[in-house]
Amino acid sequence: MRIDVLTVLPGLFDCFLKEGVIGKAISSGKVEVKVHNIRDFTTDKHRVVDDVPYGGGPGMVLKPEPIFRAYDELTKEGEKPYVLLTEPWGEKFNQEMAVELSKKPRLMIICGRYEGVDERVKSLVDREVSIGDYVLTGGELPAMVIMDAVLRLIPGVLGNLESLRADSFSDRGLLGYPNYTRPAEFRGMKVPEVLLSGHHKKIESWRKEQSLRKTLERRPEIIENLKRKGLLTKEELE
Ligand SMILES: Nc1cc(-c2ccc3cc[nH]c3c2)n[nH]1
Repeated sequence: MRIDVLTVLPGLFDCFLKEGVIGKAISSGKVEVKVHNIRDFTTDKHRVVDDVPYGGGPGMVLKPEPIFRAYDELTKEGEKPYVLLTEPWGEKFNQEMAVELSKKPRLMIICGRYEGVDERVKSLVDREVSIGDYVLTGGELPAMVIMDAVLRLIPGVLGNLESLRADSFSDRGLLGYPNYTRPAEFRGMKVPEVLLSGHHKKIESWRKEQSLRKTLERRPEIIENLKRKGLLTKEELE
C-alpha cells in the first residue's frame, strides 16, 4: 500500500513514520508513506497556503490551489488514490472502516489546519473522516490514527506471531480480553488459573467470553450491530 499525506506541518509525522511497527513496515518496504508539504506546491514568493474566509469570520482557510496542484502532481502516474479528508464532523472512523481502507492499493490523506480547507477541495475527496466528536487543532493526528489502524492490518506488517492473534475480535470491533504476564501473583492479585493451565482450548474460550462480556457491558451497541449483521456465531450468542 502507498499513502500520500498532504499537510502544512510535515514535521509532525517524523517520529510516527520512524518508530515502532509503522517505522519497521516503512523501512522494510512493506508499505510506502510519503508526506508532502502543501507549501511546496505554492507558486508565490511567500509560499502562501491560507487566506481569510469569504464572508468574514475568524481564522484562516487553506487555499484550494496548492492542494489541487499537489493532487495533480501526485496522481500523474500510478493508480488513483482513495482520498480521505480528516474533519471533526466526518464519518466516524472505526475498525470496520480501517479494514475497508486497508484493502485499497493507494490512499491520500489531506490534513486540514486553521479553520479547515476551502470547500472546493472536497471535490477531490472520497471520504471525510472523523476520529471522534472533539475538535483538534489540525488533521494530522487524525491522519496518524487512521494510518496506524490501517497499516497494522496490511499482511506482514504485524509480523507472524501477532498476525496469528485472534484479531477476529478487534476486526469485528469487539473489545479485547484481559492480558497478564509474569509474575503469577503480584501484590495479592493473581493471574486467572485458566491462563496458567496450558489448556489452549479452554484459554481460547475464556478469552472469547471475556471479550464478549466486556463488550456487552461497555459497548452493547457493538453486540447489537454484530447480531444484526449475523457476525456472531451461535455459541458466541449463548
Ligand atoms: N476527529 C477530529 C478531526 C479534527 C480536525 C480535523 C481537521 C482540522 C483542521 C483544523 N482543525 C481540525 C480538526 N478534530 N477532530
